[in-house]
Amino acid sequence: DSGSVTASPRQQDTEYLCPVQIGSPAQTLPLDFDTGSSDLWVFSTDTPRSEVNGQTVYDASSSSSAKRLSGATWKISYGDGSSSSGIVYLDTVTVGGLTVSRQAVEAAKQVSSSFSRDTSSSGLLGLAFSSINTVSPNQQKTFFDNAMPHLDAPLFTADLKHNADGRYNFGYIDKSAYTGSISYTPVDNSQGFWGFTATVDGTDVTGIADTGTTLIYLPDSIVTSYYSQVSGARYDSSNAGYIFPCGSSMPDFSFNVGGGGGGGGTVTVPGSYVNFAPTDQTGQTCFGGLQSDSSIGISIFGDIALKAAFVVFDGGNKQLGWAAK
Ligand SMILES: O=C(Cc1ccccc1)Nn1cnc2ccccc21
Repeated sequence: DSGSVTASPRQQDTEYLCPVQIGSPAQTLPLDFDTGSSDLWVFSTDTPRSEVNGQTVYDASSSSSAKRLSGATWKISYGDGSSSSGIVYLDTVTVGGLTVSRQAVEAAKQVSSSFSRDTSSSGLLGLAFSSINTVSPNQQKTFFDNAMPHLDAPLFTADLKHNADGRYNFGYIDKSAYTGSISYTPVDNSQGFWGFTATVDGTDVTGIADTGTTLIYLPDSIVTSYYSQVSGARYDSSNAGYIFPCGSSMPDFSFNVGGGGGGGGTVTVPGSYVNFAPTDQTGQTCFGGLQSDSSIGISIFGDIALKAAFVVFDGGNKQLGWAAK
């Protein structure tokens, strides 16, 4: 089996949403595919009306294939402080033509304000490792884990784009989607994430490939050195990050992966991607797409980095492949 689904950017690439079919007859919800978490959760008829703000909701009672997972609950919080929790159904889930029949669909009974405010997203589809799925008492598998045994190849690929529709493919590598060769590097999934080591200016950086995080968060030394090249750039505590004049031409940001025998491959994030967004309506000052990881405790290669590459998330061999495009 295989699947292929469009990933549409929202609000300056802050997130990418994909249409997912749930239940019988199919209910299509736009979900944020997130390689940084492992719960598939949705706004539902169980979500308080006061917390629903235009989102499409899942109604288990109108799905003939939905079965309540008796006694199961879930509760998740993300690094940015957002959170949600609720109950669990098993139902049929289809992504880009790829169907999993008994997928844990986590219906929200509570969502935090940032999710309520995000009117375009009906929830998340976790693509990290099932070891960090939050369903209790019986942990559940991710869509990818459930699908993997049926896939032509035990992998999925992420091809996110700047201000344009990209694609997630499951079970195959589309050779027309990238240029040159794919450089592979081992994955450390001990924390449940797609952890890997890259080299930036000769310094090894261990971080995670996280489609659910908008920006890149790296060690202070690397970030300070990058912004030292931009006149007027500074760390601004009120914005909690590096800012600079919006007219600045930003240097490209490159990192190397798979440095082994073959010398590995270089991913180059265009400077224009690092000029992320204005900090206010005047458009004078802009917020950087590369920020320090010191308040997070982990380095994150988020969408700003991922959209500069074609990325293979290889669950069979536990490796990450990176290619230019
Ligand atoms: O939570 C994080 C990482 C993060 C971002 C900013 C500061 C500290 C940590 N990303 N993320 C990954 N999946 C997510 C889903 C929702 C919200 C954030 C999500």
